[in-house]
This record gives sequence, C-alpha cells and structure tokens, in this order.
Amino acid sequence: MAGWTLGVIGGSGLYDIDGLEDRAVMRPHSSFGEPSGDLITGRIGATRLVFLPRHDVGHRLPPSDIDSRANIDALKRAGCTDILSLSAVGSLRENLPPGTFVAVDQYIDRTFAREKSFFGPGLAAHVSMADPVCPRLAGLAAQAAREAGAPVVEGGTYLAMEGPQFSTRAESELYRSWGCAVIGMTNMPEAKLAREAELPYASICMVTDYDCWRADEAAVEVTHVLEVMHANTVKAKALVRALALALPPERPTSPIDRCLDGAIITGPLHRDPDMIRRLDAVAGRVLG
Ligand SMILES: CSC[C@H]1O[C@H](OP(=O)(O)O)[C@H](O)[C@@H]1O
Ligand SMILES: Nc1ncnc2[nH]cnc12
Repeated sequence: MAGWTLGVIGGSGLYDIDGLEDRAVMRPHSSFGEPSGDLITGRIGATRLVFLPRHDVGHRLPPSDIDSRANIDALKRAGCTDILSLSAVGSLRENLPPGTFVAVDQYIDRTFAREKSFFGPGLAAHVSMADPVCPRLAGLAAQAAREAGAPVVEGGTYLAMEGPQFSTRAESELYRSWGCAVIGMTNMPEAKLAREAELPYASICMVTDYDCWRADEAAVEVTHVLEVMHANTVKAKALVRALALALPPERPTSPIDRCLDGAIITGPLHRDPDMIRRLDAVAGRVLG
C-alpha cells in the first residue's frame, strides 16, 4: 500500500498553506491547458501535500475562467491520490450561519460555460456521479475541521452556479425550494473532473453569508464575503494540518481509484490516438 498525497484546492481568501516541511514550488504541466497557478508541494507529518490556489495568488481568476480540467490533470500528474476542496459559500438555510463549515455530500450543477469532461469525440466515457463526494475523505476532513475549532455540519447539497454575478432573490428562493444547503461558483465541474481522474474528492464549504434570500438582511457582497473568509482562513489552515496529521501512513484503496473500469464506451479500434495521449495522466491506468 502506498501513502497519501493530498491535493488541496484553496478557494477565495486561501492562497497559501502554512507549516509545510520540504516546501517547493512546482510549475505545473497539463495537456489540458493552464492550471490556475503554481503548485506548492511539501509534507506535514507523513502526508505529502500539493496545494493549488484555485483563483491564483491575488485572486486573478473569476470562476468561469478557472480551467478545472488543467487543475485536476496537473494535480494528478503531481501524484495526488485524493483532493480536498476548501471553498467560500453562501448559506441557503437559516441553521447554517456564517462561520459554519459544511462537508457537502451532493451537488446540483447549474454551470453552463465550462469544459466539463476530459473525454470527448474519439474517447467517450461515462462515470457515475451518484455519490460525488468520497465519504472517507469527507468524514476525515469534517473531523479535522472540528479539531480546528469550527462548527461543522456533515452533509448538504451545494448548488453550483455560473456567476460571476451573485443570484437574484428568485433564484436564491428556487435553490432553497430544491433543498440546497449552500451555493457557490466553483465546485463544478471540479468534482466531476476529479471523479473522471479517479481522484476521491471532498469539499469543506465555509459559509460567509446568507446569499440574498433573507428579507431582513443585506444581500451578499464581496467585501462581506472576504471579511468573514479571513476569519475562516485561520481555521481552514488548521484543518489542513489536522487532516494531514490524522491520515495514516498507508492509504487503503478506494473504489473511486478504479472508477474508470468499464466507463469507457468507445471501442479500442475507434479511439483517437491524440485523445489517448492527452489522457495519459487521467486515464493512463485503463488506456494502457
Ligand atoms: C469572493 S465570493 C465568490 C467566490 O467565492 C467562492 O469561490 P471558492 O469556491 O473558490 O472559495 C465562490 O464560488 C465564488 O467563486
Ligand atoms: N452567496 C454566494 N453565492 C455564490 N458564491 C458565493 N461564495 C460566497 N458566497 C456566495
């Protein structure tokens, strides 16, 4: 059994990671385009970490311009075995006030202006997204968040919107009527792509605001999100440390490690050699 290499994708307000030993900066390479920025690698305890700031340092990238295919491909090439996302989100429920950390377990994907699959013409594949989050990683991350002093809720649906504008009140009410817990602009197609790359994915969503559905509260604004996020950042960094220290030296396999078995439907004689080459990291295990 091999060890863990935990990929950490930092969201709004989280552009670096603390306490890394053997810290190094890697220029990421991807056959799918430009990742958001440099990868920071290092070690906490026995766990190797690879950190990627989703919006790049200085928050250069808006959500629709994040190339999640390049990000996931680069993290896979860097040897990641699992991916933890850390995100700022709006709350769609009264009982999830700002400061709450939600380990989401479901998604509704309303994004529409993004590349959503590594596969395509010449290599069609269909992976299951019934359970989009790895329960093992989500459980460990939730426990680490508790150790970091955050109020934690396990489970909830994340509504992924395109943005960059925040929602209208009618949209916010619609998503509430669908039973969604939180809203954000980045976890999709990231979670879908992690699954296609056979990387177990979990997301800790840090509530920064009540979006705009509450009649007696001002609608969400960036300045407010960042204010709350700065308070959450200290706990988010402590969470990563606690999680890295909690992971055992050996990583038991996950069914997600082999989820491409049987997922590729294009017959071997009909596969596009350029696609096969491009997918060397994501699907090399099954494409040979
Ligand atoms: C700065 S508020 C909106 C921004 O924050 C969230 O991003 P992330 O998930 O990377 O923390 C949200 O999805 C929006 O992109
Ligand atoms: N209300 C909100 N809507 C979408 N993304 C967010 N990120 C933080 N708060 C948000």
